[in-house]
Amino acid sequence: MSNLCEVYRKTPLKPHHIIPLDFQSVESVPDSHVWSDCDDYNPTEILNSHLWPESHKFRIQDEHIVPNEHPSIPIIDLTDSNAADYVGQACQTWGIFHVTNHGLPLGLFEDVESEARRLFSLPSQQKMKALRSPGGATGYGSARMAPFFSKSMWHEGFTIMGSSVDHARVLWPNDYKRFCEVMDEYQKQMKALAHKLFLMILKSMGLSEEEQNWALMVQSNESNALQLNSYPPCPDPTRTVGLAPHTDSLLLTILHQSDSDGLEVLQDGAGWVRVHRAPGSLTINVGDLMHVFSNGKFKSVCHRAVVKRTHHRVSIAYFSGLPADSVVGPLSKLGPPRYRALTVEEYLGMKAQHLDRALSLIRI
Ligand SMILES: O=C(O)CCC(=O)C(=O)O
Ligand SMILES: [Fe+2]
Repeated sequence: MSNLCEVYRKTPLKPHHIIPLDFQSVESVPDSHVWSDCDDYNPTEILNSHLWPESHKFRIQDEHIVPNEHPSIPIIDLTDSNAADYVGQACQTWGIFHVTNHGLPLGLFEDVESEARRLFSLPSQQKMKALRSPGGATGYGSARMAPFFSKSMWHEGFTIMGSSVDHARVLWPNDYKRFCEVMDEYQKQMKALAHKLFLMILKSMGLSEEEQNWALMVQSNESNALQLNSYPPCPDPTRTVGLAPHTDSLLLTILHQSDSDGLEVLQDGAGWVRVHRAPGSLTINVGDLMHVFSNGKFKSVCHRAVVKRTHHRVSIAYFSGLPADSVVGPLSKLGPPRYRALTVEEYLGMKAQHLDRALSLIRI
């Protein structure tokens, strides 16, 4: 069974697109990280894409401007008897929602966040020992979309697919077990939650039991990735970005935001809307493959992350996908197909080459 790691071997990155800044050593934002409005942010495909209406081209927001509070992202109680319908509606209208009563113990989030902070607070030269290789998928490094931009992001990440033991052993030769145990347990719990959410989505689509079983069988082979994101305190948050606008590639993303907001989503008519954390909740967003599977009904939401002056923000994103060789196409009961069917591997390859233009390239 081919997995997601193999996809990235075909699109190796240059070292300067992998190595993050040594954030602990800088006192001001270096020119390499200054995003002066649209001009430096000039991947024309992205700016001209259907996902970015002219009026919402990237603008670096002053951290003191209160973002648009209305309308607000739906909060769904997963124990509500109508939860599946609400999830379906939220996927269509927003492409993002919070879930409460998800059944996961709070201690799990404390543990995963504390291990993520332990990792990112290591000296830069130590973290570099676990650097992602040019054709690799896992380890320490900048966001994979870095090559599409002339400027770098105020961000460092650590990607895990399956076991984290090889990298953890390098980082903490005598003390790596705890990190691995926490990451394993977190992935296990997220997998179960992704399955539950997928089931709700299938129900909301009105699929027959047979169709649901088929889809669940495919999804039970889920291929996933866990992404630890770190946004160190920034001397001038108004001049740089944490993560540039993007959509997530796989089916669903389950995001745990630490104790500070920073995620923003682009909504038609409302512009960039700050995604405030709801206590104890997780944030779920639709990815490109779910958009394709739903025949364009569910929104693969465009989002970005901003940074803070004094706060070191950490977020944990679990990307739920399918094995690289599985074929994804629009469900036939959702009308004439708007996208052509393709393997996950082919789609990720297109995304690695074209970023947000990938979806429009498979549109029928
Ligand atoms: O840190 C966040 O709030 C967003 C993270 C994200 O978009 C990602 O990892 O793809
Ligand atoms: Fe994302």
